[in-house]
Amino acid sequence: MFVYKMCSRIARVSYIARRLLSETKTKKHTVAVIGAAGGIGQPLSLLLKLNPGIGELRLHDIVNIPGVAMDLSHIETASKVTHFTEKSSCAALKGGVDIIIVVAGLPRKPGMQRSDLFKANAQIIFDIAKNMAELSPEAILLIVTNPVNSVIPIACEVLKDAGKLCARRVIGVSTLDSVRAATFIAELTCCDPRDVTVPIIGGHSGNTILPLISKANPKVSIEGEKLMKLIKRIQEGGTEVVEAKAGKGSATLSTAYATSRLVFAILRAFGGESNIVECAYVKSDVHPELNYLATPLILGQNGVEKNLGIGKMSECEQKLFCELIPNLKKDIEDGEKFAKEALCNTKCEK
Ligand SMILES: NC(=O)c1ccc[n+]([C@@H]2O[C@H](COP(=O)([O-])OP(=O)(O)OC[C@H]3O[C@@H](n4cnc5c(N)ncnc54)[C@H](O)[C@@H]3O)[C@@H](O)[C@H]2O)c1
Ligand SMILES: O=C(O)C[C@H](O)C(=O)O
Repeated sequence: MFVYKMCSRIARVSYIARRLLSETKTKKHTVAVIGAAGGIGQPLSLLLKLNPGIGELRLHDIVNIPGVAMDLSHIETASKVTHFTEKSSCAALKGGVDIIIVVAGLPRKPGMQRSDLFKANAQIIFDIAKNMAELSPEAILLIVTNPVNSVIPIACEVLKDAGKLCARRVIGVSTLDSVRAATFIAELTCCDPRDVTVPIIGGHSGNTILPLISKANPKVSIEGEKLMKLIKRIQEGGTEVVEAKAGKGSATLSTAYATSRLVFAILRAFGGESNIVECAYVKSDVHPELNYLATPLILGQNGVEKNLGIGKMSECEQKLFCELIPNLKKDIEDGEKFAKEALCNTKCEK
């Protein structure tokens, strides 16, 4: 009788555990895309609509969003598509969302640097971060909008001011650099790009993008001028696309793919999968001079679970890293300065 009771208890506990586990695994998440009608926003929303881990897809833009949402809503996947047309992102963030993806803002034209977008895009990020602090402070914030190097510090300053900063949940999307690095290396080594991983550190602009080819997996033996050309091509991949599009915007399709790769990695981490590594640009204490830095990160249920840091670099990479520090520092300072002034102005207006 005792053995029978024990067995039935164990069976019941294991049934509950399995149910809980399967509920966590299949939990549906709410994802908001801000700037969803744009060049990146539309293909990104399409990719998100196909992910069964998303229960509600909230689409916000200041133009053209009802049509985009209607179009997507006809796809026979379970996620619900809702849309928000107001100028502010408030309604889209109300009630708490799990992941906010920001693709709102101007893209580059030929001849521009990403930092030239600062003036147009800084205020957009400032406003969204304010709304997030008030309405969805627990969300993971992914910012794609450029200049990533400066707008992540803006978002962090705004959230900090509101007492809502959880730095492991604020992520600058630099996944496209990893995607490009794998593609360009595979072109040179004639392998499948999906088998290639390369840590990308620094930031997401010009020489601040530093691919650590010495740590590529599988190992590659590219040296000398060929190596420098490869690094330059990864750093200037965005410009390659801007020039090819000749004034009609920057990378949209590859960015949508790269962003969805990061979002899906986070959803897998939400589901309990461990050891998911992606490189991204985050608030960081890895280097004494740079309080924001892209490095490989382990993703977990709360965003960044562990920062894997830089590790050992080759001599050439160390030199390139030293060269990027002043540029990245300046980008970070621009963002912090803007946020502090804008916060001060908002308080004075009240
Ligand atoms: N991090 C990366 O890897 C990466 C890659 C490519 C592009 N980008 C950046 O992403 C941003 C978007 O690029 P895109 O090609 O999609 O541009 P886009 O002009 O095609 O789309 C931007 C969208 O944002 C909307 N928008 C503008 N202000 C808004 C606001 N306040 N609230 C909501 N929506 C707003 C616009 O109406 C537009 O639909 C640019 O800043 C670009 O530089 C980043
Ligand atoms: O280059 C740009 O302006 C867009 C983006 O940052 C990219 O890397 O393609």
